[in-house]
Amino acid sequence: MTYQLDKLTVRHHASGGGAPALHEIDLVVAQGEQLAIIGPSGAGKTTLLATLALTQRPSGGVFHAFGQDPWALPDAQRHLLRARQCLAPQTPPLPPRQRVVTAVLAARLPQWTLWQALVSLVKPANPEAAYGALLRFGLGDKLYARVDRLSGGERQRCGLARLLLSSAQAFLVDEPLSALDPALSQLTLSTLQQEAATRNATLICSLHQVDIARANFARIVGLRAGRIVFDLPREQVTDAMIEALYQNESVPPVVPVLHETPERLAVGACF
Ligand SMILES: Nc1ncnc2c1ncn2[C@@H]1O[C@H](COP(=O)(O)OP(=O)(O)OP(=O)(O)O)[C@@H](O)[C@H]1O
Repeated sequence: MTYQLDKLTVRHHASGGGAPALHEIDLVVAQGEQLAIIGPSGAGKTTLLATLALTQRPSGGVFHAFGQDPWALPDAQRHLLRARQCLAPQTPPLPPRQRVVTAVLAARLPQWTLWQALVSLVKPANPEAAYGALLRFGLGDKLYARVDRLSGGERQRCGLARLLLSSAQAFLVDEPLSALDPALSQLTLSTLQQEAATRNATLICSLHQVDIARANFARIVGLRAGRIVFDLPREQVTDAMIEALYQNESVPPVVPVLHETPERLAVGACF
């Protein structure tokens, strides 16, 4: 079992006495399982992934990761548990002036001594491994590019390439396709799913693209307002459920407010 959540509640400190970001969530995820989390903006997808990754402490309920209660462990042991999973945030925190090769190899930091880490900053320890990971995300030509010269989508895939170099047994991936075109989206998702299947890692992926989630994941979890609305095999997720999940989430049309008549605008534009 990778994760077991029983009535788990999570509250962000900054929210004060406001509603919890996650409210009494029940979730069981087996080792090697792959599932997509969908739901409207603010539903709690990122908070759930951060909680699973042990970067967000729950405020109530039961949480086990790899059979242990991480928040009952001493810091050092919790750190070891954290290293068994890899969280890929939507915007990867990559140092802007770093070379891509160094940024990707940083996934190996938990396995290195301090000395190995320092040496790798000057002379990358295993550029072939970084190249192999980048190639699988269509970024083979960016090995020695500077991170701040990558496009948003390239940076996102660079962050995902780190997952391949980690020794994680659980991949927690937050909106990996948000900056990618359809062809790259499919390549990216296939790479993640193949890698997870090959090493029997658990893959939990939050997605805004509902169709892609339904086409690629056997299990779909719908989150709304911090609660699990459904947790079902994809065949049982109906269009009506999806509609209800996103109800009232459409952006209202923008009605332009004209402060000037067209004639006055035209005159103003000439001066
Ligand atoms: N650091 C924070 N401090 C206070 N409240 C937060 C914080 N992060 C998130 N929240 C709140 O928690 C709730 C869940 O946010 P979360 O980012 O988990 O949603 P999400 O489903 O990932 O949204 P999106 O799809 O827009 O990324 C929201 O109401 C949000 O405003």
